[in-house]
Amino acid sequence: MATATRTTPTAARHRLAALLRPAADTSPLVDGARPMTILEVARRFWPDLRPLRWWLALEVLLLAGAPTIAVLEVMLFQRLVDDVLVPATLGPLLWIAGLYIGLNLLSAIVSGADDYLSTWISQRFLVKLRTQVFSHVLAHPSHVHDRARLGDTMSRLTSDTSAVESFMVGHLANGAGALLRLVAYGIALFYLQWQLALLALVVAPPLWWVSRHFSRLVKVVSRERRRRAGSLSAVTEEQLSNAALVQTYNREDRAIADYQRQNRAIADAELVGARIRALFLPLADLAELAGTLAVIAGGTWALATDRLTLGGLMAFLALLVQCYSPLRSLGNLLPSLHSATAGVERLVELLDEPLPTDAPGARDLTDVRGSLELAGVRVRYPGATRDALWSTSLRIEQGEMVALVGPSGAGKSTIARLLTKHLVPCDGVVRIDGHDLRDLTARSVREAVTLVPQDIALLDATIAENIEFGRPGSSRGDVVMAARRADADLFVRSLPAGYATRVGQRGRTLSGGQRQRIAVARALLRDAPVLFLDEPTTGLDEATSRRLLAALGRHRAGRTIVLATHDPVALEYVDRVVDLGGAPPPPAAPVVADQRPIGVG
Ligand SMILES: Nc1ncnc2c1ncn2[C@@H]1O[C@H](COP(=O)(O)OP(=O)(O)OP(=O)(O)O)[C@@H](O)[C@H]1O
Repeated sequence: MATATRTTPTAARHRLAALLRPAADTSPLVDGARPMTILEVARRFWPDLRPLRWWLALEVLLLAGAPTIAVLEVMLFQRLVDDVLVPATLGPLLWIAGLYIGLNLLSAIVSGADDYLSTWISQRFLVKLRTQVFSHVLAHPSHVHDRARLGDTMSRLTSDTSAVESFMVGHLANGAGALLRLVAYGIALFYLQWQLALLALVVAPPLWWVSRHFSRLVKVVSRERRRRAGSLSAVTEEQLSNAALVQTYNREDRAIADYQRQNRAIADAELVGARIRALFLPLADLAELAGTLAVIAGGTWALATDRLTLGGLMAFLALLVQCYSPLRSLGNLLPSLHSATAGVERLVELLDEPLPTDAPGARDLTDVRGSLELAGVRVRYPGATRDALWSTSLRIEQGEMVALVGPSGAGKSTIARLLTKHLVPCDGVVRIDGHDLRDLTARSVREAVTLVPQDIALLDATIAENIEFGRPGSSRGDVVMAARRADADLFVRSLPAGYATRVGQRGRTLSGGQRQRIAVARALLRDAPVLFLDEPTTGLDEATSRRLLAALGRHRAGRTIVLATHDPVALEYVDRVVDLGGAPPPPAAPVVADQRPIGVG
C-alpha cells in the first residue's frame, strides 16, 4: 500500500523559510562585513551630516509644506461637493477655482524646491563621503592593497557609499516626510470625523507586523546581494586585467564560467528578494483594503445619522487614500534602512581598516646623510604563518652603492618597504642616520628614500608627465636630463610623439625595459639622498643594464644607493654586496598575541 506523504506545518514553514533566504554561496570570494544596527549606522555617520543640519531642517519644512497644501486641496474639494455640486449652483465656483490654482502653483514651487534641496544635500554628502573613503583607501599600507580585491574595493567606493547616502539622507528624509504627511492627514481626518478616523486606524497594527517581518528578511537578502556584487566586481576586474593570461592559457571558458557563477549568485539573491516582495506586498494591500472597507461601512452609518455630509465623506475617503502612501512609506522605511545598512556595513569595514599613523611626537627627518641600518629586525605580514624577515641586521654607510642579494623570497622587497616606512618591524629597529624610523614622520622618510619597486607602476599619462611625477614643477630640461641619466632619452626620442607619447594604463604600450628606464628617470629626478631600486635591470639586455648601472654610478655622488638584485652584472658596479642568505626561517612560531598590526607608527 502506498504511503501518502503528508506535509506537516513545520516542514511547510521550513520550506517557506528556505525560499525566502538566498542559498549559501559555496565559494565566497568576498567575506560578509560585521553586521550593524540602524542606530549604530546613524551614530557613525551623523558627524558627516551635521554640517548640513540647517539645510536638513529647511528640507523638513518643505516636506511639511506639501501635505499641508494637499490637506487644503481636499478641504476645498469638500466645499466643491457641498457648496457647488450638491446644491447645483455655480456661485462659489469662482473663488474655489481661484484657490485651487493658487494652491497648485504653491505646490509646484514647494515640490520643486524640495527636489532641488534634497538632491543638493545628497550630492554634497556623497562627494564628502566618497572623498573621505577614497583618501582612506589610498592611505592603506601597500601590503593591505596587496590583499584587497580591487574590484570589490571599487564596488564599496561607488555603490556602497550611495547606500550610506540613501540611509542618512534619502530614507530618513523620506521617513520624516511620510511622518509629516501622516500627521497632517491624520489631524484632518480626526477633524472631519473622529469616530471614522479611529476606525481607519485598525490597519496600523497589521501593517506594522508585516513591515517588521518583511524588514528582517530583506536585511538578510540585501547583505547577500551587496556581498555578491562585490564578488562580481572582483572577478570582473581580476579576469579582465589578466585577459592576456587567460587567452594565452586558453582559459576563456573557465573565466566565463566564473563570471557567470557570480552573476547567477546575484540573480539568486534578487529572486529571493522578489519572492519576499511577492509574499508580503499583497498582505499590505489586504490590510489597506480592509481599512478602506471598514471606513466605507462606518461612513455609510455617519451619512445615515447626519454625522457627515456627502462632501465630508468623499473628502474623508480622499484623505484616507492619501494616508496609505505615507503609511506604506513608513512601513517600507525599516526594510529600506536594513537594505542600505548592508551596504553601509561593507563601507565601514573598509573605513575601519587601521590606518598607519605617525607615532605621537614623531618628527621630520631633516639634513639627511643617508646611512641605513636594520638591527635584529623581524617582520611577519598580517595573516602570514611565518616570518618574512627574522633577526636581520645590516648596515649601509652614507654614500655607499650596495647590492642586496639573496634567493627569491629572502626579504629584499620587504626591506624596501621597511625603509620607506610602509611596514614597521614586529621586533628590532630600522634606522636612518641613527634615527629610529618609528620616531620619524612617514612623509619625511619617503622624501628621503625613493623606491623604484619591482612591479613598475606608470600612470596613464605622457612620458614627460610620468617622469615629472618624481618632482612636480620640474622644467622640461630637468625631465630630459633625468631621462638621459636613466638611459631613456634615446628611445623616447625615437618615438613619433617623443616625450608627449601616452604610455597607456600601467604603461602597457611600452616594453618592460622601457618602463623600467622611465621609472628610474622619475626616481632620479626626485633626487632623494637614498635610492632603493628593486631589481632595476629586469627586462634589460646586458648592454642597456650596463649603461643604466654606469649612469647610477655617476649619479651616486653624496647618495646612498641600494640595488636589490639577482643580476650578476649589477655586482660589478657596487662597492659591496650584502647577502641576506637563504637560511630557511625558523619553524613557524605561533602568532604572537601582542603582535602590532603592521603599518606605519
Ligand atoms: N603582502 C604580503 N603578505 C604576506 N606575505 C608576504 C607579502 N609580501 C611578501 N610576503 C612574503 O614575505 C617573504 C619575503 O618576500 P619579499 O618579496 O620581500 O622577497 P624578495 O627577496 O624580494 O623576493 P624576490 O627576489 O623574489 O623579489 C616571502 O616569503 C613572501 O611570500
